[in-house]
Amino acid sequence: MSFDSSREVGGALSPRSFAIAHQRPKASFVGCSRIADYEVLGKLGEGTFGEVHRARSKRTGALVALKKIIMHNEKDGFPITALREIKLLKLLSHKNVLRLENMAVEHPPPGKSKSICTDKRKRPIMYMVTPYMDHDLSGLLDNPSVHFTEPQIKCYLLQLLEGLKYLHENHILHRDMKAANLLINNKGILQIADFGLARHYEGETPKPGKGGCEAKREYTSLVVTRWYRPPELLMHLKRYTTAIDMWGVGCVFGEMLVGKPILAGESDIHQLEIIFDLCGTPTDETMPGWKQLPGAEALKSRARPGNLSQRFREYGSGAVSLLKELLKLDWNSRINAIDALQHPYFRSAPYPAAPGDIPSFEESHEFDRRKFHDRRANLPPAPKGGTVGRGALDPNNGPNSGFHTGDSYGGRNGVNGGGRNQPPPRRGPPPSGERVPAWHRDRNLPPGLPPRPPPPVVDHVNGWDGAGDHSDRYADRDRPPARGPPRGGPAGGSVGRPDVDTYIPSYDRDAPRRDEWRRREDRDDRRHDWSDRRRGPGPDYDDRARASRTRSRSPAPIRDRDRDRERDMYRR
Ligand SMILES: Nc1ncnc2c1ncn2[C@@H]1O[C@H](COP(=O)(O)OP(=O)(O)OP(=O)(O)O)[C@@H](O)[C@H]1O
Repeated sequence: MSFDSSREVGGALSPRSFAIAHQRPKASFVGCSRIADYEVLGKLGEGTFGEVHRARSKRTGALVALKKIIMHNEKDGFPITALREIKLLKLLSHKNVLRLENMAVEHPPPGKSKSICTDKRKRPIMYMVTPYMDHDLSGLLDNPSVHFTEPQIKCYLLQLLEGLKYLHENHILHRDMKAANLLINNKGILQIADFGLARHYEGETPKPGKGGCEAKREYTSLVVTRWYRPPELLMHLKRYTTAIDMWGVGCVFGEMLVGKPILAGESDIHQLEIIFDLCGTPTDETMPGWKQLPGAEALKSRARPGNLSQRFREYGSGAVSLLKELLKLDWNSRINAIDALQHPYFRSAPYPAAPGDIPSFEESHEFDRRKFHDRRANLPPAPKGGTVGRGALDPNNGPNSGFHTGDSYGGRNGVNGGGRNQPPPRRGPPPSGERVPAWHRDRNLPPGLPPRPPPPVVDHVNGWDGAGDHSDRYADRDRPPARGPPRGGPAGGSVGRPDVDTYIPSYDRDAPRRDEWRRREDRDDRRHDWSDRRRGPGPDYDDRARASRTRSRSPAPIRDRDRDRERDMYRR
């Protein structure tokens, strides 16, 4: 598949011509099958967006991954983030991009009266079916029996850059580049996964020697998981470019070299601080335009030169030089994927390994972190009364958890296995080696690392982003007053509050009318339900919960809302 530039208008394809230009061969996507066509083998991962299970196709015998699409609020229907991911993945075809092969559907159990049936769900559950990959990079790096060699790192990095070059050439921003979203199989192939935050973007594609392309319009800056988020996004640049993904590549490259995340910030402001420790504080030369960014006003960093060369000295001058290019503060001159592929680092000894030369490893996913850390450190059990590890008795933890284990047309257990007849969840730590839910993994990060940051908050219905990092330990302490920053300042933003995270909405007395609300969205896509602001005296920081509550109360007729969502799909 190649990009057809003739359809480009002013450097951008319309979403429709983009879709036409990216038709995948029909045979490469089955369409829809039943969940009963798969034998579910176990849980692989768990994200904001869905659970991922390993399964075997009963028809072909192939191992696959099933990503369950979580309906955060059933009434709102199919999440738009999932629709985006499916739409994009269906169009993409590259050896270093995960391929969506099929969709599988699990129907609610039929013919049971509500009083008996524990599964009250009326809608089917949808699963995205992709080829099974033995590892994700985060899990692999956590596996103590795996030690990356330099040729291996170069091999993975080259594949990552090839995949990203393809995406960027095709006007796609990934917007969640991180080790856990890079899947690797035992043939040494790396594929970029998780397109839940990806989007088609308007603007030129990167050109050799030209760094990032020029931005054409604004997008939400609330993307990219904090540890991999570039400084311009932390300072709320909205006219961003493909360079945001390249920063993530730099973080992943560094992580492969040292074996753990290199920029593990505990809050957004701390994230910026550690970036400046590494890359130096911004100046007009190193980060032109930084002073104009909304998030810059609050910065009062002590000037420092950066210690990247020092910190990565042991990996050689080639690695340092490429890292410096990827982790450039200046997003305009940050190296692009085309140029990074040509970097001398890949043409100097030790040369990159061929994928086939990389040995195979025990399967390792981010979800297995507990397993590896138990092995490494034989940790003491988690405190009693905690919710750590629901263990083997938990119907959600078995290999078929979340599925009707029989045919989906006659399921026994009810959705998510959480039926009344199931034994109650077991408290306390799981036996060693057992998988634990994602939200408990962070306890077991290598010493010195703060808890993993949550992925960016996304409104799964509208694809809007919520109000930032609620997990943050700074957030509670620093809640803004009910009436926010003075008028005239940029909408939202953490301006004027150096210790506040990500985004603090401005709580203006006069909420905009609905039509104005739409216009504001066009200007500023940190979207919030303004109608909700009208009510409360102060902000409710649990935006995800609030979003679903307010949406279900939305006065707009469902049909209107659906149309809006559809229209919005490619706009952010
Ligand atoms: N095809 C696959 N093969 C093997 N493992 C997979 C596959 N797809 C996903 N996984 C595992 O599931 C995890 C979560 O997948 P994914 O990132 O797509 O879900 P998500 O809900 O969007 O997560 P996040 O909250 O990080 O955005 C991955 O880190 C990986 O370990």
